[in-house]
Amino acid sequence: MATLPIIDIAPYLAPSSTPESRHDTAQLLHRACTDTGFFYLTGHGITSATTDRILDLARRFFLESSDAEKALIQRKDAGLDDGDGGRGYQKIGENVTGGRRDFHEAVDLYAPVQEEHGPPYKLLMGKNLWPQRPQELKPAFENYIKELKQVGTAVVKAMGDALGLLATQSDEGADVFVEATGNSFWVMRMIGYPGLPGTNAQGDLNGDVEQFSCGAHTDYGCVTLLLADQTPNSLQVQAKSGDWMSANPIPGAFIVNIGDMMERWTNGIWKSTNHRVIHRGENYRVSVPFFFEPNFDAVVRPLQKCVRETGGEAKYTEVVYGDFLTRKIAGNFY
Ligand SMILES: O=C(O)CCC(=O)C(=O)O
Ligand SMILES: [Fe+2]
Repeated sequence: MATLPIIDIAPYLAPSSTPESRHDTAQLLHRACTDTGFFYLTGHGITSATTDRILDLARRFFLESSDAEKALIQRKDAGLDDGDGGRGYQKIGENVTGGRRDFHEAVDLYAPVQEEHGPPYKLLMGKNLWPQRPQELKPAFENYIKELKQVGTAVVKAMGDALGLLATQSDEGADVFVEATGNSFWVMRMIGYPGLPGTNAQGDLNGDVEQFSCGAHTDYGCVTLLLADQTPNSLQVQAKSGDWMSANPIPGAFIVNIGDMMERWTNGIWKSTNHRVIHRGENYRVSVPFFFEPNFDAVVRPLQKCVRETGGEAKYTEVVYGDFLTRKIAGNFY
């Protein structure tokens, strides 16, 4: 069965690495982003002690908290203009993808806002609603987010090289993605998936499915660093042929995919790939994706070099990331 490529990002994290080793990583990354938009990331330097603990804390929150405790951090369904609607706990079925209710519960945490924006951005403002129990969850996640931001920066640095952008100080230079994510409006999501009701059979990967654990979608921003427990055959990635393939976890590796902003920047040379979750097992699956995204006010438009390489015409308009995200998140709930 086809499997995703493996990218070792260590050369972009080690100060002493050689230009050749970085070049090799960038080349492999370019191929992975062009072919599938999904890959495994190794050499990221985050220990499995850390990732095991993160998964364990998220699992404990979902399985050990009472409904009343979860309700304490329930996302406020305040409507689009009243604020704080994006952050916090969401019950099973509250998230909607492609018009259908997803079969998962989740907690969304966002980058703290430095400057409160009014409507229509209120949805993404306010304070994070952290689980009170387990008590160690918040500090562990805060440390983990710090580490992930470094990994995300290394990946987008490699992406600039992968595209062959020149080392100039311009918004079209090799560091364009590093700069546009320097104040990343990141999202950290904890997701709990009970097995889908009904049959436990895995069935045909490409057959009809009535209910999804998480419906097919692309991610919105730059780079998603997904940590998932070892449950096999649940996350599925759509190949260019249209067929779905399982992206099974590999111990110690993140599953990484690129989002809509990378597709826009590259004028479609790289695609943000459709993926979905169908979890039919008896166990309770936990995943913790970290979305390393552009700055809230980052302006994203196709890079000239990429436009030239794709026939000379921009296929995407310019967007401000915060605007794009607000529309997307509103669509997930309303
Ligand atoms: O749980 C997973 O494996 C993936 C979740 C996902 O695609 C998302 O939250 O965007
Ligand atoms: Fe996703």
